[in-house]
Amino acid sequence: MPIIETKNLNLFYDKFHALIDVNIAIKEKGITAIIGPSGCGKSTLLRTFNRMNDLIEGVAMTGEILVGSENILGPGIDLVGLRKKVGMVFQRPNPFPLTIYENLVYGLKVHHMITSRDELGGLVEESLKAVLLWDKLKDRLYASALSLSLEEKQRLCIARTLAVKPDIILMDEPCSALDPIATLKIEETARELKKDYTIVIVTHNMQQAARISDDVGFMLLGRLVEFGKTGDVFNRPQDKKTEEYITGRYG
Ligand SMILES: Nc1ncnc2c1ncn2[C@@H]1O[C@H](COP(=O)(O)OP(=O)(O)OP(=O)(O)O)[C@@H](O)[C@H]1O
Repeated sequence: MPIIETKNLNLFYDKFHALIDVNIAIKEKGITAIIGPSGCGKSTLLRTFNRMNDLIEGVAMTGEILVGSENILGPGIDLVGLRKKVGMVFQRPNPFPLTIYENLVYGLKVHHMITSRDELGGLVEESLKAVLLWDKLKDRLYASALSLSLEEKQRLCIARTLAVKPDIILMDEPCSALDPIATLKIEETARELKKDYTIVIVTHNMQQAARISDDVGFMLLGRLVEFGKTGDVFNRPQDKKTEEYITGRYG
């Protein structure tokens, strides 16, 4: 059973029809990548999965988005609870101007998950281990998060998302501000995390999608043109437009 499934999902920014009849089924655990040219709707689709688009004025949606078995477009949805379950990592690392420790326990306070000091310490350790930063930062937990390198900041942001125990992590071009070596480290982190979490990543970098994803969706002008196992989509695309895009002949 998919962990996220959209049924005839349409999204409008006022009159602009940004997502058109999108039907996608994302498997639990593993990495699903969304690729496509600039402006095709990748980030818009990703942001529907935890209803981050609601923060933009003039957005309207039709259709269904099932997360687990719940239609998150239905009435009475607990958005705070949804965003705890479906965490998000952005393009530019955005740690709070607080200590590393405070960044990691921040979400626990917001979600009233505060436990004992020992338990908080345990969660901090667990989250930093998951992003392979524990050994490096365990003696610097009270240093400012702003003193970290860009790549460490991004891994800290991933750890901050993990601390509140999500099921799904949305990543919107998480490496676009990083150099190639830092990019590979984030990819290594994502590969580790996919054992325990479902990751949906938007990337304009096709090599990255090919390297790390299990499934991939190709979008064009608001539509999901093709979706399938990464090896199949890259090696045997069914749609001519997908083929043109992945062979660099698009446009
Ligand atoms: N807040 C907004 N208001 C109006 N239109 C928007 C808004 N955000 C995005 N759009 C439009 O929706 C379309 C899809 O944008 P989106 O950012 O989802 O595409 P994308 O594939 O992620 O692009 P990129 O790779 O450049 O980030 C674009 O035409 C964009 O101009």
